Amino acid sequence: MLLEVSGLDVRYGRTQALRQASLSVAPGETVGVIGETGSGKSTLARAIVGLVRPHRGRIVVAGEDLTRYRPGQWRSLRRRGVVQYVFQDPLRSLDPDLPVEQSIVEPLLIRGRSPREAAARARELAARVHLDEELLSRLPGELSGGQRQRVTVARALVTDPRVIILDEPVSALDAANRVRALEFFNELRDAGTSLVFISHDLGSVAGVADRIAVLYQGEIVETGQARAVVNAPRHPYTRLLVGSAPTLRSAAASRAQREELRELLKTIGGPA
Ligand SMILES: Nc1ncnc2c1ncn2[C@@H]1O[C@H](COP(=O)(O)OP(=O)(O)OP(=O)(O)O)[C@@H](O)[C@H]1O
Repeated sequence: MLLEVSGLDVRYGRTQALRQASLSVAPGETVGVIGETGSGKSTLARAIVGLVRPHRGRIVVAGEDLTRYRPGQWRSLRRRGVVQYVFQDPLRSLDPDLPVEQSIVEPLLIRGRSPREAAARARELAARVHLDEELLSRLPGELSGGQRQRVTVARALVTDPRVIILDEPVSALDAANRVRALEFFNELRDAGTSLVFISHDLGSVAGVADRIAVLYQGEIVETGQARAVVNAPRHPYTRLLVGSAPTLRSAAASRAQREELRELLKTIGGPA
């Protein structure tokens, strides 16, 4: 496995954000993580890149146990860009005063590559994420949401990462941009990049992911091949998700069936 998360517990004070969360990603695989707001999706992503410290559990990337890392080692890992995290909000993750080309190539310049080499790489990456080359000289605030998101993906790709974690990569996009972004993620996957695709929207994830993990109140309640999760969901929460996404199946659950599943979820209670 390229990425192996096992038995992860994360607490923020008295809030248990993750409980015994386990997730694995094979080389070239795309794993979708779905869950509602507050279920712990971003916490899982942040733990994998060392931005929050788990209380328990292990994170292993390409055979290296990151949970044993000291802060300096985390910094070095981030600089090498083995795992890249594309944040939910592109505007907040890009320097507003820097032309986007600079943001994309910053890691290369830090590694001592020449500006000319970096500029060539920026153009190559722009083409790869379908971003018009002319836009590279603009500031983030001068781009559309969809364009900004392509910039953040280009920046993630610059270090040739083994795994890219995409946190809600399509939720801020309009329908046309969403379709284009999903096609692009499929291209990335087909080119062999491993992806963790985090979303609250099962419909978006189902078209890209090989496997899907369902996060509910900090616990991964179901994992399986995407098709199996969509066609034969086991956990009541997954059944509710599938039943609430009529485009996924010919017959969506009726309102009465969804109500029944909500009641069932109440009776089994959350893990917390
Ligand atoms: N820095 C923090 N301090 C305290 N509690 C936090 C912190 N970050 C997250 N939490 C809490 O941890 C839980 C999980 O949050 P997280 O952001 O991981 O959820 P999420 O599934 O990504 O939600 P969303 O889809 O809304 O981004 C929530 O109850 C949240 O309020």
